[in-house]
Amino acid sequence: MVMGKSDKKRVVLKIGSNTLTKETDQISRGKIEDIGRQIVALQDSYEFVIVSSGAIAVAKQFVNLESNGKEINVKQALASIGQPHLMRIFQESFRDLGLLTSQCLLSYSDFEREQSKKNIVNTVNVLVANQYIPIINENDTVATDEIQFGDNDKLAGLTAALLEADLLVIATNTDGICTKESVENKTYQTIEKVSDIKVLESEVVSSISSHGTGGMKSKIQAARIAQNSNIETWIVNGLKDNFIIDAIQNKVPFTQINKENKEAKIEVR
Ligand SMILES: Nc1ncnc2c1ncn2[C@@H]1O[C@H](COP(=O)(O)OP(=O)(O)O)[C@@H](O)[C@H]1O
Ligand SMILES: N[C@@H](CCC(=O)OP(=O)(O)O)C(=O)O
Repeated sequence: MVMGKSDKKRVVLKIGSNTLTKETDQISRGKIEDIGRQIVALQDSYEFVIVSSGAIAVAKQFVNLESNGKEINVKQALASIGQPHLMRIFQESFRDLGLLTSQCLLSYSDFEREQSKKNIVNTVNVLVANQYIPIINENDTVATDEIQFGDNDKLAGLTAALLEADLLVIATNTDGICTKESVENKTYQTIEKVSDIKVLESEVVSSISSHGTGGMKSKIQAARIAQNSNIETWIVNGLKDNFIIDAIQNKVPFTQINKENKEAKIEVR
């Protein structure tokens, strides 16, 4: 096993259940392959750490639920059932593209203890140095913060900060954060560049999508955590094919939250 950090740009990519299911009731292998193909195309200059939700969504494909599955302990059990399936799908799809995968299950409290933080950094650095893509999810058996309150957005923000990422990319089901007015009248105008996160908070609409839990609010929280560690955040539309590369090449609308909070200015497209 090789050790040490490379000079590639480190990207923490957060993929929500909505992106992974393409807003259906099934995990989309096509979407996982789309992500894998982009990682392959970018791997000379970028290294990826993935924060992936989807364990609960996958489990629902295998389990007959008597209730609506909204109780916390049922969600925890579903996450436990779904997680190995989720990893299997990632492993199979990525292996076909020549990519290696590994699993890390973390919880918020791990980010509060110095020793656990060191252990996370050391593990991930060895994995990445050896071309393994760490796939992180919350350890839903021991902690319920994410499935109860937010989604994996905050976990992704904390991960990006801890791993000293160069960029946090949050994939969701809209073209980034849109102006409140445009969401309400369904014309969807993306707020393209922001430095002052407070400006974004007033644009959030209370709705969330079918599988989602945190809505835009938790993505803004994640961006704040990243900005406090001098990391840029992009909120992109993961439902579209090639969404990472298209964002890098500025071919699609997305929201870029600058690493420095210099001015209270927004740009809209
Ligand atoms: N200003 C906004 N711009 C875009 N989407 C918004 C905005 N405010 C709230 N939303 C909602 O946030 C949703 C995305 O969050 P969420 O449902 O948690 O998805 P994910 O599974 O990707 O985390 C959008 O589908 C939309 O309904
Ligand atoms: N850990 C859970 C996260 C649940 C969740 O709702 O997350 P998200 O899809 O990011 O809104 C899972 O894998 O299902």
